[in-house]
Amino acid sequence: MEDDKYSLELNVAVRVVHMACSLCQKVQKGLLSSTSFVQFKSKEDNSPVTIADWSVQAMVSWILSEIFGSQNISIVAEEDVQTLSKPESAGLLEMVVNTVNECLSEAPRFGLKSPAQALGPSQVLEAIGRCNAAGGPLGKHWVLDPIDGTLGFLRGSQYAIALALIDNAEVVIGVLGCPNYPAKRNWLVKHEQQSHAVPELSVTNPGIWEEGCILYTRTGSGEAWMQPLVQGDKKLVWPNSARLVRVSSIQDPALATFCEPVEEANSNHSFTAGLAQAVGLRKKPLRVHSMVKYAAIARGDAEIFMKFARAGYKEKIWDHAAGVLLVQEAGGVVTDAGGRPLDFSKGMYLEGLDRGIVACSGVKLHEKIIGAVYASWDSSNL
Ligand SMILES: Nc1ncnc2c1ncn2[C@@H]1O[C@H](COP(=O)(O)OS(=O)(=O)O)[C@@H](OP(=O)(O)O)[C@H]1O
Ligand SMILES: [Mg+2]
Repeated sequence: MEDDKYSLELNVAVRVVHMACSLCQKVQKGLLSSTSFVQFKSKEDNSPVTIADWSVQAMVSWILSEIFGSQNISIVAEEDVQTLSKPESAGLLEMVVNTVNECLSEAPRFGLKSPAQALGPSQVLEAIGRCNAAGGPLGKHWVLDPIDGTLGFLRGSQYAIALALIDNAEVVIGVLGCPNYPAKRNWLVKHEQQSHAVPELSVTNPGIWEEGCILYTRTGSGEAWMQPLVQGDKKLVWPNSARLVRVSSIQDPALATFCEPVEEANSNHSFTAGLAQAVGLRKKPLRVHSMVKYAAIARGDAEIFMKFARAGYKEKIWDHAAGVLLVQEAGGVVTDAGGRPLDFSKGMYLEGLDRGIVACSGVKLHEKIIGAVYASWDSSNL
């Protein structure tokens, strides 16, 4: 691949994810210091959505459209515009518009351009609504999860901003913003081990997770990079102390750490406990919200990520695209539970996914897990 292929896209994607992280940190501080619940609603599937989800989607959509042209661009993203367009949501919409404008006014700090005038409500709704592309096998599609792990975001815990570019069904760029995941080596594992002693992010202890990180990669590069977030009013000066990250070299299951979703509703914890026992994993699972689990594998903080959703649940491409490429380019392996690559060619869902998702730091661990799935599936109730 030519060295500069997708380099403009990657550069813009990293900058806009930095902006999104800054936006989310501000909203999260507001959420945590307020008893008001007006800032979030429940979606039809009962999952939460906050003003930060809509604001990030509007802001990223506006920036990408300005740079690549709103006519040429296809964006597949999680949030729709229905709830926010209703007359009874006028208050929410106003908060979103203010949040978007506040964030866009800071674009120059991140090397991007602000709008000449503040955006109005209709422009913000249009920017959110423009992200309703269907994806598919042909052409370029941006894939955005404005806040992955919204539950983690509301709990003051881990969440991620995920932006990927798919070109002819191949994920070619992956960027993950992890505002509560410090760049320090092994932070997540240490933190979880001491979690009974370390309070969660709270009004009384707002600084505990202040320094997050951004991970990014390009297909075929064999490299994944990490930058710290830009603190306070500082400017993003490229490459912003970027350093290479790499998957862990641990191959012995007894020493390996495995991650999985926090919520039992999102992944079957007893099935993964059975797999863990079958392959000889000894450590307790590291339960973490959001695609930060993929970041943990790519950074070498953990060796295995497994997710087995209930039968009938269809995984969405925005929950995986950026994380999958990061793990692969950092040296790891990601497949479905049948050992096949994930298929990003079928629109917004990972159609045809076999049972679950298994991401590992290396092929040996991966083979063991897939083998254990085959050995134990028929006796499971899944
Ligand atoms: N029922 C069910 N089964 C499986 N997966 C589901 C389900 N419902 C939701 N989701 C998707 O899971 C995303 C959150 O995944 P996490 O790994 O963060 O889960 S957890 O919060 O740690 O339990 C979450 O992403 P966000 O909505 O962006 O937070 C969902 O897309
Ligand atoms: Mg998500």
